[in-house]
Formats: sequence, structure tokens, C-alpha cells
Amino acid sequence: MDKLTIQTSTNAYDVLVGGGLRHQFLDYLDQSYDDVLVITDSNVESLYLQDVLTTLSSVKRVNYTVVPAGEASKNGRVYFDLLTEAINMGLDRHGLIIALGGGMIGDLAGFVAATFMRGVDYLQMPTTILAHDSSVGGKVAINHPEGKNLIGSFYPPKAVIYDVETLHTIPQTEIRSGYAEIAKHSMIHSPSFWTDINQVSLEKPLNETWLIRDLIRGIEVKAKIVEQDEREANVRQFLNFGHTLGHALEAELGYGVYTHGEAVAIGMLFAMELSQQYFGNRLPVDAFLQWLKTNHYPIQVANLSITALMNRMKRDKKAKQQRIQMVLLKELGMPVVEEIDDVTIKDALQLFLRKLVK
Ligand SMILES: NC(=O)c1ccc[n+]([C@@H]2O[C@H](COP(=O)([O-])OP(=O)(O)OC[C@H]3O[C@@H](n4cnc5c(N)ncnc54)[C@H](O)[C@@H]3O)[C@@H](O)[C@H]2O)c1
Ligand SMILES: O=C(O)C(=O)C[C@@H](O)[C@H](O)[C@H](O)COP(=O)(O)O
Ligand SMILES: [Zn+2]
Repeated sequence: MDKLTIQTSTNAYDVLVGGGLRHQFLDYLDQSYDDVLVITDSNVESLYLQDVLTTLSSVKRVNYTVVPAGEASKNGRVYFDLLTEAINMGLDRHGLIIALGGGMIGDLAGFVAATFMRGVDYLQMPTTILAHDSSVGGKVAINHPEGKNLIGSFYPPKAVIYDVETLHTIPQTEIRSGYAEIAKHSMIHSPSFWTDINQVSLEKPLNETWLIRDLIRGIEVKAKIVEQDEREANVRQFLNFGHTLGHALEAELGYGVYTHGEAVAIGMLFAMELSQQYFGNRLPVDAFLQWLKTNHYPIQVANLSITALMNRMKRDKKAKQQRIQMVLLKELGMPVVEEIDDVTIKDALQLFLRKLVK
């Protein structure tokens, strides 16, 4: 088992990464709980819920609730229903919520934990590759029809219990989605990290040694940034590389049409193109595009209105008075945030989307 400790301005928590942790995670908590509510989704329920409930058999009172799988569940209605269930179950401030699932569950259940009775303890138990990112750092949120994660909080978990055995069952699309965020961590970190990712083939079965290496490196990159700037006053914005357009695509296409990682991958490609135009530098745009194609990422986004995408980008959380702020790369490992005027974005987007269709 690997252990990393995240030390932020508000608290410290451990991220445990290992095989079979769903069978023994109680041993690793620094306190016990008499009341636990497990929140999971309809896919993870049939795979791992029973294991987790068995591990919790010594706890006095355990409840669980299941939401429909998919990004569409990360919304205000499901959130409110979960709060109602927590109230009806009699969960109190001394209880624990467990978010068992991918990033959708982590964000949703984390936001329930952040707001129920003004905050109860929660554990992140990630079950996707993508959730190496979402389970660390304490960003919790739900979507609004007008934009991704527009309602949320910074609320770190008590611990992250990452049982990598659960990754054996994730579908190919979710491997792609998760590796897009690892590629993001690599590009904002260093040329050598990207070089390693560029060599990874996402066909199943994945090389387990490489997978765990990549997950841990991704978590380390994220941890280092979050430790410096938990509430995104400055450097945490770098973790948003690819998300300005990525989030706009997710909302514009309809949540769940493209996975988060697929949309972010397109967003990274755009941010790299724009970086080259802005700084006159050379980035591995062609290599990244080739890696996306080889690994069957959907990269065509036809029939989208540039105006609608730009309006969404203006509502991004980094935006300042509707002026779009983009995370660009001066070089691999050197991200910066730049304000880009509307005409430049519009022209670049037009060119970019046309090029993708070819
Ligand atoms: N908070 C953050 O810092 C942060 C970071 C990145 C992404 N996110 C958010 O995370 C979400 C995406 O997370 P995700 O990609 O994990 O999506 P997800 O949680 O929707 O999971 C993807 C799919 O995989 C299924 N699944 C989960 N675990 C499985 C397993 N072990 N075996 C088989 N199927 C499994 C799910 O049921 C779902 O159908 C988005 O909402 C995104 O905005 C948040
Ligand atoms: O942790 C962060 O900070 C990130 O930006 C990580 C992103 O991968 C993640 O998708 C995050 O939820 C985006 O945050 P948002 O503030 O743009 O909603
Ligand atoms: Zn993301």
C-alpha cells in the first residue's frame, strides 16, 4: 500500500492507495463512528457495495443509498433528495458519509457532507481512474444546467481510500476519461512525465504497474499544488488546464454525452494550440492528438455554436467579469493563466473545431 499525506491550510488527511482496501479501511481511520451513510451509484452498487458494508459490520448503524449512475445525477434535485434521506435516517453531526464511486459520486456525496448540518465527516472511496483527481483536494460540487460545478465548496475528506482492485472493472471509456486527467497532470508538471504517458496504451488489460505509477504521480502533482493553494487563489488554477473549453463542451453537449475526461482532452488540445499562437512556442500538439486518436478518444465536435461555447466559457469560475481566463503552457511543466480577448478566442475556436472535423 502507498500512503501520501495531504497537508493543507485547513487540515491534513491521508490518501491510501492499494489493492483490497475496501475490505479493511476501518483500520486506517483515526477515529471510529457509530453512524455511517454510504452513498454510491447504481453501477458500483452491484460491484462493491456489499464488500464495503461487510467491512462496516462492526459499526452500530449503517445505511446506504444509491443514485442512478452518470453525470446527470450530479444535480440539485438528487442532492436535495440525499439530504432528505440523511435527515430521515437520523444521521447527525457525529456520523460519517462514505462516497463510494467515481468522481460524480465523490463530488455529489462530498457536497452533501459539506452542507448537511453545516458539515459532517466523509471519506472518499474512489473507484475510477479519473477519481485519482476528484477524490483529492476537497473540491465538491453539483452542476447547474448553466454550467459545471457552479454550486459547491472546498471541503476536504477525512481520508481517501483508493482500492485499485476496483479499477479492474471500469469500462474502456472510463479508462480514457481517467487517463485524460493523468495526461493533464503530466503536462502541467514536466516533459518527462508526459513522455511516459505518451507511451501508455489504453487497451485493456492495462499494465497494472504503470497504472499505479501514473495514479500516484498524478496524485503527487495535484497534492503539491493543493498544499500551496487549497482555495484556488492562484496556482490551483493550473489544475484547470483544458477545463475552460472542456466544461463548456460538457454543458453544451448535455452532461454525460462526453465523459469529463474526454471533454477535457479536447480542451487541452485547444489550450495547447492557443498557447503556441500566444507564445510562439512549440508544444507536442501533434503527439497528443496522435495519442488521443490511437486510444480512440472522441475528438469530433461538430455542429456546436461558437457563441454558445464562448458564453459558457465566460461563466467559468476562473472568468473575471466575463473575460475568459485560459490556462496555457509556456512549455510543458510551465502553466500560466492568461486573459484572452473574445476575438482571439473566437478565431482560435473556429479554426480549432474546423481542424478537428477534418
Ligand atoms: N472534485 C474534483 O477535483 C474533480 C476532479 C476531476 C473530475 N471531477 C468530476 O468527476 C466527475 C467524473 O468522474 P468519473 O469519471 O469517475 O465519472 P463517474 O463517477 O460518473 O463514473 C464513470 C462511470 O463508471 C462507473 N464506475 C465507477 N466505478 C466503477 C468500477 N470500479 N467498475 C465499473 N464501473 C464503474 C460509474 O457508475 C459511471 O457509469 C465529473 O463530475 C467531474 O466534474 C471532480
Ligand atoms: O482540483 C482542481 O482544482 C481542478 O481543477 C481539478 C479538475 O480536474 C476538476 O475537474 C475540478 O472539478 C474542476 O474545478 P472547477 O472549479 O473548474 O469546477
Ligand atoms: Zn477535471
